[in-house]
Amino acid sequence: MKAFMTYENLIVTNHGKVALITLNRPKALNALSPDLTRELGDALDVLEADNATAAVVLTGSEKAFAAGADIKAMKDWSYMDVYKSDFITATWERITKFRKPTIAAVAGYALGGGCELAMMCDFIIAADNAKFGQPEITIGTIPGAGGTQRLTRLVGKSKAMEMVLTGRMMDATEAERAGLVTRIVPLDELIPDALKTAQKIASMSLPITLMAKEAVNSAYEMTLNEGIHFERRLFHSTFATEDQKEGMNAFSEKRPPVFKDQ
Ligand SMILES: CC(C)(O)CC(=O)SCCNC(=O)CCNC(=O)[C@H](O)C(C)(C)COP(=O)(O)OP(=O)(O)OC[C@H]1O[C@@H](n2cnc3c(N)ncnc32)[C@H](O)[C@@H]1OP(=O)(O)O
Repeated sequence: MKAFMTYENLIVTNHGKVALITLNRPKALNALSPDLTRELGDALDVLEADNATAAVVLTGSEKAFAAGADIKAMKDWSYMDVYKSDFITATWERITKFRKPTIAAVAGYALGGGCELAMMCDFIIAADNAKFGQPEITIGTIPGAGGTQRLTRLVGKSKAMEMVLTGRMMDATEAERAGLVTRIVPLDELIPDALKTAQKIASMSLPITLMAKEAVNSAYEMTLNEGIHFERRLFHSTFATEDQKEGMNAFSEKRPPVFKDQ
C-alpha cells in the first residue's frame, strides 16, 4: 500500500504499457518527504523490472507538482543527518538512473526539489498554471538535487543564476520560451496529452527507445566528438536488432511495423 502516491499502468498499447505515477500528498502540496521519495524510487524499480512497461508519466495535483523537499521534516537536521542520509543521493536520483522514458506532467508549483524532480525526467509538459522555481535561497539553503546544474543547462546561466539567487518563479510561458518545458497545454488537457505522448513512445521498439534516450543524455556527459562517436556506435548496433529490420521492411511494404523489442 502506497501512502503518498499512486501508480498504475493506465494504457496498454498494442505493444507496450504506459504507467502513470501520481504524487498524492495534497495537504502539503506534495512536499517531498523521505518516505515519499522512497516510495517513488520503489515504484520505479517495479516499473523498470516490468518488461511490458515502456514509458512513465510522473505528475502531481492541479495545485502542485511538488513544492519541494519537506521543509518541516528536514528543518532540524544536523550537518551529519543530511550528509549521512540517502534522502537525495540514493532515492531521488533513482529517477535519473531509470532507463525507460519519463515525462513530467507539471501543473501548479514545481519548486525546489519539485523543479529538480521534474528536470530529472526526460522532458516536461506544463499546464498553463505551472510555476517553476528554485526558492531554496529564501529559506537559507541552496538547491541540493541538481537544480543549479540542470536548470543552468536547460535555461542558460543568466536566467538560472537569477532564479537561484532571488528565488523568483517562472510561469509556464517563460519556462517554455526558456527551453525548460517542451510545451504548454490547458490544465484539463495535461494528463491526456502526457499520456498520449507516452503512448506514442510506447508504440516504438523499447530497446531502440532506450538507445535513443542514452544517446541524447550522453550530450550532457561527453564532448561533442565523444558524443557523436557514441551515437554512431549505437546507430550501428540498431542494425543488430530485429526491430530495425521490421521497421524498415514495414516502411518499404507500406504497413505499420510490429516491433517485438528484439
Ligand atoms: C531538494 C532541495 C535540496 O533542493 C531543497 C528543497 O526543495 S527546499 C524546499 C523548497 N521549496 C520551497 O521553499 C517552497 C515552500 N512552499 C511555499 O513557498 C508555499 O507553500 C507555496 C508558494 C508553494 C504555496 O503557498 P500557499 O498557496 O500559500 O500554500 P501554503 O499554505 O504555504 O502551503 C500549504 C501547505 O503545504 C505545506 N508546504 C508547502 N510547501 C512545503 C514544503 N516544501 N515542505 C513542507 N510543507 C510544505 C505548507 O506548510 C502548508 O501546510 P500547513 O502549514 O497548512 O499544514
